[in-house]
Amino acid sequence: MLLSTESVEKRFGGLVAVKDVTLTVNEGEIFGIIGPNGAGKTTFLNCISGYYRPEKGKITYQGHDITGKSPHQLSHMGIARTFQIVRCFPKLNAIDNIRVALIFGSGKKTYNESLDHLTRHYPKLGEDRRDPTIHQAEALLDFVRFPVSPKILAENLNTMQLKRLELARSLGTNAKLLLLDEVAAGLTPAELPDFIALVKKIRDSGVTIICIEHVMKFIMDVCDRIAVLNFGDKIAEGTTDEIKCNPKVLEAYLGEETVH
Ligand SMILES: Nc1ncnc2c1ncn2[C@@H]1O[C@H](COP(=O)(O)OP(=O)(O)OP(=O)(O)O)[C@@H](O)[C@H]1O
Repeated sequence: MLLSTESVEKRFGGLVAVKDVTLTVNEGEIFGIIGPNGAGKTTFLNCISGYYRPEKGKITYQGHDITGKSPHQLSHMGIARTFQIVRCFPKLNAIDNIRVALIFGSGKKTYNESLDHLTRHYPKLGEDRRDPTIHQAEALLDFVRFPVSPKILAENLNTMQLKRLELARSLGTNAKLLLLDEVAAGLTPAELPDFIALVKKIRDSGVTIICIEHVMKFIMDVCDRIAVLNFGDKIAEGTTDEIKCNPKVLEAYLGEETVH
């Protein structure tokens, strides 16, 4: 087991967004979290990644109680999170975006501090090919099969390119557990198979993955196991095949959705 949550609860005023959620994620698996809009998926992911502190419950990662730790503390413990709207430095090129992540991964407190460090202390792309962060960033871009020049500013990338860049950045922080927030959203059906292959390749490289997602083809293709939330409750947990025919899940969520 890599991560477990025990009776995790998160409230917003009177609203209980996540209720008593207990689950375990095993090392090396791709674990999906699905459910209707407002079910509590993002809130739950935010509890795991340190953006929210749960009011109740406990989160354990690699045997350590991580409940209430900050995102940057968790990031240095190997937990990385992507966002549905990709967050990168728009005025930096792809390679420098990854170099910032590499510098952050090597111990800086925040991404902004890492950016400052890159600007002050590291050679610019093209100035000094011996700088190891350039080589590492190039290798990560190769790994995610980044399809355009690494010198393109992030603000000029399309959704699919940005998502690949974000995955490379997450890997640059030396992630052992990657939390993907609707990573397939905005991709065209033609782009999906390659992206699914990439997520599996990341898992095969030794990174455990938790993803929340509405794109059913993605979920059913990549996940080993799935938990289903509904109004903050976990109503089911199981393999993709078990979830596809679980009556509670069909009633609450999958109903009319195409799951094949
Ligand atoms: N910051 C917040 N303040 C108040 N209520 C919130 C906040 N964030 C989420 N909620 C509420 O908590 C509940 C769970 O929301 P959450 O975004 O976690 O659901 P979700 O399953 O991720 O939904 P979606 O699939 O639409 O992204 C919803 O009722 C939502 O309105």
